Amino acid sequence: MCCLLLTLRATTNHFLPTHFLAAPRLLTFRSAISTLAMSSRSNFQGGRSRGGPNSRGGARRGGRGGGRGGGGGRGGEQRWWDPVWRAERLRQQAAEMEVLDASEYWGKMEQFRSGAEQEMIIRRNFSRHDQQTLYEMAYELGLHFHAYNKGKALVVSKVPLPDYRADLDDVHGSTQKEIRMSTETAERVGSLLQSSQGQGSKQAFGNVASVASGSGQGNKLTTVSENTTKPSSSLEPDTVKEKEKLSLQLKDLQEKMKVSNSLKAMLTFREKLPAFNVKSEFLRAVSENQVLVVSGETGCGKTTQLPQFILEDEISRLHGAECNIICTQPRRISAMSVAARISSERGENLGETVGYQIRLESKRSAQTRLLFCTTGVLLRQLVQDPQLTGVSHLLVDEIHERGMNEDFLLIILRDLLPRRPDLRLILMSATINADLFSKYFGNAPTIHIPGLTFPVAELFLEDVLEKTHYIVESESEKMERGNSRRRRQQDSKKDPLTELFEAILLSYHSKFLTKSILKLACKIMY
Ligand SMILES: Nc1ncnc2c1ncn2[C@@H]1O[C@H](COP(=O)(O)OP(=O)(O)OP(=O)(O)O)[C@@H](O)[C@H]1O
Repeated sequence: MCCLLLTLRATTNHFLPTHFLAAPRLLTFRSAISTLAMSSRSNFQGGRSRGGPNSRGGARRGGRGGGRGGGGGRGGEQRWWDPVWRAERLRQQAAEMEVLDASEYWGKMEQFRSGAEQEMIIRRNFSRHDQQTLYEMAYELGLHFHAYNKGKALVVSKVPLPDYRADLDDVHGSTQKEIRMSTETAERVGSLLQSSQGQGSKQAFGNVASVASGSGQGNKLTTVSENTTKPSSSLEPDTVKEKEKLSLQLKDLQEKMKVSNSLKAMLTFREKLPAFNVKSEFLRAVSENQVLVVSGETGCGKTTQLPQFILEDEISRLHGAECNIICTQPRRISAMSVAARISSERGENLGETVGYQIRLESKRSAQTRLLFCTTGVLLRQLVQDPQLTGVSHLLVDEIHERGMNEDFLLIILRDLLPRRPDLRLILMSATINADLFSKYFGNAPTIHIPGLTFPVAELFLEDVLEKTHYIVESESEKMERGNSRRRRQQDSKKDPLTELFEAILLSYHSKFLTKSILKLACKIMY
């Protein structure tokens, strides 16, 4: 069981909340389906012109698979070239196939068409003929159909479907895998989850993983799996209540930290940063606009304060469990150091509410609400999840550093915004070019944060020297000091001839310097 838990935990080390912890109800428990069965069929789309399961493309691919002995069985057992083995295997495949109950699926599809769900995923081991029947049913009802993952995932959708879905590709696609287990194992996992949730609630940040992930991408999907053994109710937590509870916990903790003595000095420091003066204006602009451009001088507190303002505001408005803030940095080192700095400003350990994720390394946990990552990591995530599901605020820092990744990211984000009206995008830049970015995002409002200013007093040089007790060295003294150091370093290497040559050179050089200084002094005096 220990091993099993480790496996489950590994799946959570992902950019966004995983399905498993997010929504345990999405787990489907079913008997294993042979990968062999669909190995020689093509994927096909719900449009007659694209060909059905019996299309020639499928036949060709099947033929190739057979030729190289692939597509069936694993571990080097395939012998498709052997007619006896092949005949036996085909017979087994036919026996493993399930039989489609057409009237049942008519009902399901009609129900789906009138419901609110966007797509229905059917994970059944149907023959190509049955898949063709499903495709025709969908077509009749004006729905789209596509078989993915060699026919192991059949999707009926209200919108056109792409040719490839990483989330349904077991081998090369998403690292989020469906977990299959027996009823007994499912029950044991369920009770363990329940007990760990109980423990978590006693801790400051308990249960964030499951609650936060509840807003994950699984919400729109309906998984149909009749062979499934229903998970126990312990795997279906009341996410609304959990969220409320967690938000309250986060708020309590934040209030406690604010008044703690250890953070008072830090708070005073933060309040002196120019960013603090625009806090309320910034938060109002974020809530009223989908895109906001913030420009500011170096050191005004853009990077460390603005994401933190959003986090604090969300937590204090009891939205802590739902918010998921991401801030991109152009470099790995800044992603790590800013996350560490903010954690210490909040009096937490790195990886709790604030974390980072860079290539090959991350410091984050299920309770992380503010994540710093490199632009590259975010682009990679966009490949897997083009909607950035579950992300509530996205801050792109240092946008004036025009790199290929950064520009490409802005292009993608501009396209994404209409599809995610709830997403808030905050672009942070130095003072240069802020207007350019504002224009690119349809004249998005801008906020400027002035730099830090210090009191200035004018003094004459001699007063400064007197006040600082600075002793002015002559050039020859400096030279002598430098030479003696160098001499000490080189002593071991010297020969008599070099020593003589250096002595002559030094005497000539110091004479020359002294003369120049005297000349300059005369010029200044007269
Ligand atoms: N790791 C740190 N240790 C100590 N102080 C820090 C640290 N990081 C930031 N600060 C302080 O916080 C202030 C604000 O830093 P921040 O990085 O937020 O500024 P910024 O406006 O984003 O600047 P830049 O445009 O250069 O990134 C800095 O002036 C500095 O005094």
